[in-house]
Amino acid sequence: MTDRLPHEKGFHVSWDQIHRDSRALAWRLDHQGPGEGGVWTAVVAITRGGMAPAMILARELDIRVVDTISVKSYDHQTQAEAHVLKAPDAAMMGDGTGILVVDDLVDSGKTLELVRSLYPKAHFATVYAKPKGRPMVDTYVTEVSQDTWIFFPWDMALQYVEPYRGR
Ligand SMILES: O=P(O)(O)OC[C@H]1O[C@H](OP(=O)(O)OP(=O)(O)O)[C@H](O)[C@@H]1O
Ligand code: HPA
Ligand SMILES: [Mg+2]
Repeated sequence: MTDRLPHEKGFHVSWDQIHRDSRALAWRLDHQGPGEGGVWTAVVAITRGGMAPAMILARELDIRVVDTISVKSYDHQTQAEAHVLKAPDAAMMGDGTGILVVDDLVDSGKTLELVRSLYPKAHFATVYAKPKGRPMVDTYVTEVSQDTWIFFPWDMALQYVEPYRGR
């Protein structure tokens, strides 16, 4: 269909769902780090969408060192050039070895491409992935089609809808 807005093919994710999926992501990453016993040094959330998954992941994997990188690539649903607004601690990051970089999703892959270029040895994890961006992510949980818009619970609210026969 060509007369459909991007958000009309929607994948609506509840708080419960993102919690479960973020936990599943954490379990996949357990003991996979380069440190002794497969530990990870730190979690770095790509703000803002990566912060909720990163918190859940850090809790599951018992990682207390959490930092952020702020990358902005979209105005609403329109993509612009990705740029870094705030970098994580440089001494902690190094080349990224042992660092888990977490985001809610990878779409075109532009955001992760930028972060990867800065920290090539980091491990990149997202909860959801679209096919175009998949080569940029090392570990993810669920794939959705490229023409699906993922709606996260922090962008939604419960609201009244007309009954089907009332329209
Ligand atoms: O793979 P890409 O095409 O780069 O898109 C994915 C990125 O876009 C969204 O963030 P956004 O820049 O909208 O900022 P936000 O997390 O603050 O909402 C999303 O949270 C990812 O970080
Ligand atoms: O499908 C999406 N949903 C929410 N934010 C996004 N940023 C890029 N793609 C998406
Ligand atoms: Mg984001």
